Formats: sequence, C-alpha cells, structure tokens
Amino acid sequence: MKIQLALDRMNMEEAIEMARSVEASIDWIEVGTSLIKEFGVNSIKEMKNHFPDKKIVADMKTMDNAVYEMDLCFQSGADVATVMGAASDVTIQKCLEKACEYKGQIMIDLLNVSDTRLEQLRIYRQAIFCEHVSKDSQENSGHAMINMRNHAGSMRAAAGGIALSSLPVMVRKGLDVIIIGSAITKAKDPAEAARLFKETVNGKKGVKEV
Ligand SMILES: O=C(CO)[C@H](O)[C@H](O)COP(=O)(O)O
Repeated sequence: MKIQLALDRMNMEEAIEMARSVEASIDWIEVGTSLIKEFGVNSIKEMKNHFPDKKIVADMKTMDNAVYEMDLCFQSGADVATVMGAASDVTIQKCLEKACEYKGQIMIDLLNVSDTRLEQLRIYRQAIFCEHVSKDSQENSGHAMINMRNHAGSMRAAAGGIALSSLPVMVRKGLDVIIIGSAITKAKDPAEAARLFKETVNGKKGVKEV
C-alpha cells in the first residue's frame, strides 16, 4: 500500500518543506487542488523538481477540457492526474488517452459518484479508483466515513479525513493507495505522524485494532 501525502492550503515553500520533512515515510506526493488553484501548474513543476524520485499526483479534479488540462499536468511533471468520476465519459476517455501518451496514470475521484455511475466507470480499468469524503462533509459532520465500494480489477485509493485511528480499517480493506493530508500536515510533529502511518501500513503497529 502506497502512502500519498496530500498538500493543501499552504504556500509552495511550506509544501516543499513539509514534503521534505516526511519524505522517508511517504511514497507519492499530491499537489493538492488548492495549491494548483492558488499557484497554478507551476506548483506541479516545482514539486517534481524537488522530488524527482517520488510519484507526483496533480489533484486537478478535471471536470471538462480534458486534453488542455491533462497536457498542462503531464507537461509540468505529474505522474498521475485526477479527473472527477461525475465528468462525462468523453472527458474521462480523453484523460486516459493523455495519460497513456505521457506514460502516466489517471485517478478517478468518486466524490458524489452514485452506484449507477460507478457501474459505468468500471470500463476504465486502467484508472485508479478513489473513494473520497469531501472536506466540506468532514467539516460538517466532524468525521470521515469512507465507503469502499467494489473496484475489482482496478487500483483502489481512499481520501478524506483519514486519521491514524481509522487507518487499520483502511489497511484491512487492502487498498493500493491511502491518501493522507491534515493528519500529517497539521500534526504537531509531521515527521513522527508520517512515521506512525508508515509503520501501521507496514503492519508493524496495530493493524488488527479498529
Ligand atoms: O482532495 C482533497 C481535498 O479535496 C484532499 O487531498 C483529501 O481530502 C486528503 O486530505 P485530508 O486527509 O486532509 O482530508
């Protein structure tokens, strides 16, 4: 299971410093939507320049204009770019074609994707399927409940308010990628928090507890 560090709501200097302080315990680095919106695709370029050996995920959340947005992401050094599952099929198809052209990957964000839409998305088997609890729901309900649906045959990821306490459940679900933002970036000691996440993922600590 890969740990994807989500970087949001900070400036680029802070984002790079944060990634540097936890890099030993994480696998993929997500340039969060908020960074891309605030600093443009240069944020992706900058992150790749600083961490050439890490997989860089551009959380673009593409909804339309796939060719243009995917060119921007992959030419800026992204290895993975996100597209919303609620986007039209032509958008998702174009994202996949672009990912293929750049030898990258697409992550489909399943935020507000119904079971019916999910069935239709199953044809995009080469994509990573990401179940996602939104920041707004987290802030409204105070906790995250990630419903992992069946994504047989594809890589599976989960995001949204994942904490050390909820990690063992996620680990047991056998995900491929676990996306963690605030639980690391807002921790008193991010390096120690990331280390504990890594230890749990590796099964050295409390995977059986809930
Ligand atoms: O996509 C996102 C926000 O839209 C974040 O990447 C995701 O929510 C992970 O961050 P956190 O663990 O803080 O919820």
